[in-house]
Amino acid sequence: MEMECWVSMPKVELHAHLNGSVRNSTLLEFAKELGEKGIIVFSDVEHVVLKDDRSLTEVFKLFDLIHILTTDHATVTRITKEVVEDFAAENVVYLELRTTPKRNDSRGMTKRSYLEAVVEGLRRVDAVDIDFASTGVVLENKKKSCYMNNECDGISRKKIYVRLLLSIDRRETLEAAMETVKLALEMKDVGVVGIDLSGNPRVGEWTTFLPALKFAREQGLHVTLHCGEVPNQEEIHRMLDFLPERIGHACCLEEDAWRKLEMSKIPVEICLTSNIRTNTISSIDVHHFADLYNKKHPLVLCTDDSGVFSTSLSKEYAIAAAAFGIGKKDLFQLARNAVELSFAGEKVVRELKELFDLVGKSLAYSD
Ligand SMILES: CNc1ncnc2c1ncn2[C@@H]1O[C@H](COP(=O)(O)O)[C@@H](O)[C@H]1O
Ligand SMILES: [Zn+2]
Repeated sequence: MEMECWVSMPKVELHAHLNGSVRNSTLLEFAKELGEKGIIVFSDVEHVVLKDDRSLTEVFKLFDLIHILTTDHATVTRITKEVVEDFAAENVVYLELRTTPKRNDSRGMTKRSYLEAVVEGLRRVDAVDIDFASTGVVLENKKKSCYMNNECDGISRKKIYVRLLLSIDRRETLEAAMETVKLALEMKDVGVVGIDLSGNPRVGEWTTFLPALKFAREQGLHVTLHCGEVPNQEEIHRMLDFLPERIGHACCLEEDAWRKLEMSKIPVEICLTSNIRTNTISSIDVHHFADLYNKKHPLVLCTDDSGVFSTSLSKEYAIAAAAFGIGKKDLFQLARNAVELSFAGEKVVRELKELFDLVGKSLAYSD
């Protein structure tokens, strides 16, 4: 199967971190600018950004550097626009983009102003039509938008639905986590649909964030958790007992946690390249995707950090096809099933299903 087939297939991305998805070229451009201003040493940064294999620990050091490069309002707006357009270009038709609202006093940035800069980035998307506001107020270009260009009148454009998840970083306090949840509630009308718990899994305690996550759920926000990136069985069990609507990774579960996951049927956001590159999973041959897939456990293929791990959602499908011997039709079905696992509202779910069914009828997806 050549890559073109996976690029042209409609796809759903449910686990993508904004600052992890920035193009390397853009990061290097920012690094050059800050290097010229004497704020950083460009050659050191260039080496770190372009480094390929990095441990999970090194990934978080890289994020500290990325955040130095990107944490001002204009940059956050620019990377949001670029990331959305990159996903749309490879026919991701629905994107749940997650990001950690950041307070940065030296840049006059609050969590709210950070998020407003992200939303401004959504507004500036112009290479495709974008639907990002849950109120259905879309900044749709007048031209008819349709999927994959080649089925309409030729002048039409791709369309991508984008919804936002606000991330709580495990380094944060409960108070900061609560501020993020309250911000999510206030910004539902511009497409915020849920909360993510992420950050260095070796830092912070589950109990710190539980009250904020309970409050988020009570208030109607969807919750997904990074779970099982490191073998902390006690935390894994407590996260599964919380019954999040989805979890990310699920790499280091021992037998009893594994059974609990299967019984609970909590959908898993699988990030193959991320897990292999960080050596969280030693090789694709032993990745738990196969076990979950064969047991028909709900799962969705995701990129995690397409910039940091030099991947794309199309590549993740190509890897799954090659590594697990899954055909086009079955992977198309897997992508379509991901619509049901999304935190999108029913109107968007209905429209996405219609889109998949329209495309599915074409011969491209019969084996
Ligand atoms: C590789 N595995 C991972 N495990 C846990 N958290 C991760 C992650 N990859 C990324 N993040 C989280 O996403 C943030 C960057 O995007 P934003 O600044 O929020 O847009 C990182 O700081 C980290 O908290
Ligand atoms: Zn992640």
